[in-house]
Amino acid sequence: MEHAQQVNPFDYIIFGATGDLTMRKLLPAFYNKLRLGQIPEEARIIGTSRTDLDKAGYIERANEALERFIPDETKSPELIERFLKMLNYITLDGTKSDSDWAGLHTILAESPKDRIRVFYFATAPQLFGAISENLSKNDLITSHSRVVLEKPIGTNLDTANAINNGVGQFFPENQIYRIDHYIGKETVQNVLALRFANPIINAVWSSEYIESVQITAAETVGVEGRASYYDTSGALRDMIQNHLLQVLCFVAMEKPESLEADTVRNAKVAVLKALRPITDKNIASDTVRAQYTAGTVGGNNVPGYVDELGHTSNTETYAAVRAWVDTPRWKDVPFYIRTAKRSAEKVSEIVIQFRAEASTLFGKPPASNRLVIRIQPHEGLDLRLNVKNPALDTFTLRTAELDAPLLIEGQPFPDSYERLLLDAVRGNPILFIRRDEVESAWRWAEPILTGWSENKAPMETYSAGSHGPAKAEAMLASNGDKWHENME
Ligand SMILES: NC(=O)C1=CN([C@@H]2O[C@H](COP(=O)(O)OP(=O)(O)OC[C@H]3O[C@@H](n4cnc5c(N)ncnc54)[C@H](OP(=O)(O)O)[C@@H]3O)[C@@H](O)[C@H]2O)C=CC1
Ligand SMILES: O=C1O[C@H](COP(=O)(O)O)[C@@H](O)[C@H](O)[C@H]1O
Repeated sequence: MEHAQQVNPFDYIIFGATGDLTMRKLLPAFYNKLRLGQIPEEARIIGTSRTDLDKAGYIERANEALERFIPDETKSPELIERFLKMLNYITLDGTKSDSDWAGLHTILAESPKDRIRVFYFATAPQLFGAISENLSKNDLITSHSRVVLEKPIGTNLDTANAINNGVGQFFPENQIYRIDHYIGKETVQNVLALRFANPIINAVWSSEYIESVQITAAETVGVEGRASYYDTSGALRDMIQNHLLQVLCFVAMEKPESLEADTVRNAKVAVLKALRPITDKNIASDTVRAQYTAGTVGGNNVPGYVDELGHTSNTETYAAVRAWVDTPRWKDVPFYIRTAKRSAEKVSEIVIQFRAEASTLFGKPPASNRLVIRIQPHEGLDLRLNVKNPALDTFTLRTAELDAPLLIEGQPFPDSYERLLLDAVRGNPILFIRRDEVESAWRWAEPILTGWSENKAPMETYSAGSHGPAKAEAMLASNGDKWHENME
């Protein structure tokens, strides 16, 4: 029962409480957990940012955000009122030692000494070290504290190390929770259930039966209001180095011996370390980068990336990589990873392409088996099977799709932040990223970024509203493969 999962009372202190992430994702996620009975009445959420607001002013902003971002079916005025009572706010510049730390101290001192304290850093990551230092200097880090770090953890290995060292001086690794909202998605967590709770899946989960794996995260939106961040990041840093490599880890990891956090994270690190390096020799053939040009998305004409920015740019809005996991299980199985802005459709999915049966009793089958794990939207599974064609008095085959929705009728699917926010309170880091995962991911991704910056793979273009550049099609075609597109 949901109520049984109620967490202990907590104080959540959000740095960046007036920002987009807090308003659009964090507050609605907390609200839903309160609705589900998982948050006790004594719990408090204390927002901080430099914006000069009092408690009432912040509550007003939070109320507007809830009105806007919670779905109508879960909106209840009484519950919103209860939720808003949990909120407090203090104006604070997290990077300045002479800011109002005493004020934060006073608010936190109202709670029992052993109250769980979670600091959530929803600000630019360059500030994380300074905020941690000020928390430490002001004696705000207790043995019951944890810190949640938002992405991106660096733009390369060096900057990631700088951020991790900055925070690590004041918080031990076991108190650091690096969040990746893709692992917060039910459908990504479900990959573990699918693989390790179903012998019929587990038994065929290797190169003996699997020919290739595709991992896609495509979006119809452009860079929206985040151009200044995105143009310094690009698709590989924004989505592949973190979210999609995490998804790949779930698909490719060996079975962990338990669900103990470090056992699972060790299994992920082993995958990241087994990723074959992309070098100058294969960067042009195994990676594709591209920028969208003007086109039509959902019936609307949209400008190209550089027109949206108003200046030229060498930043990719599309990235695709043919990756290899050099373990016996995945020998010779390509993992095709891609992500795009301004794509034809919003879809995140994993496609497991099984090997073809060369010949059956009935001759060559019309298609080989394929499992599509729909991360979003239409969360669910699609399994393509060969079956007998009932229209014919012969053993002629046709294909059929078994469609298993993961949504439960009448039950809203949890947003990706919901479990993660409370797992930090529970002190369960299983779905958070350990430092060595960040480092291994950068060790694989950075040579691609370096090669691209040296023009070792050309910048391609694709029309907004298309599925991506022709070169990405060609990359798969060279293995006899084809991207899975839902719209075809
Ligand atoms: N928005 C999203 O969907 C996602 C965001 N993220 C990450 O979350 C973080 C926040 O993103 P987002 O909310 O979009 O960013 P915003 O720019 O919307 O918000 C930044 C927040 O940080 C506060 N802030 C800035 N400087 C300081 C400071 N010195 N001390 C205290 N607070 C400060 C700002 O308030 P003020 O200026 O008043 O101080 C504001 O509340 C980033 O790391 C981003 O990469 C990750 C995934 C998705
Ligand atoms: O972290 C990010 O993720 C979003 C996509 O998330 P999704 O849950 O909607 O698939 C992406 O738009 C953003 O650029 C990136 O920073």
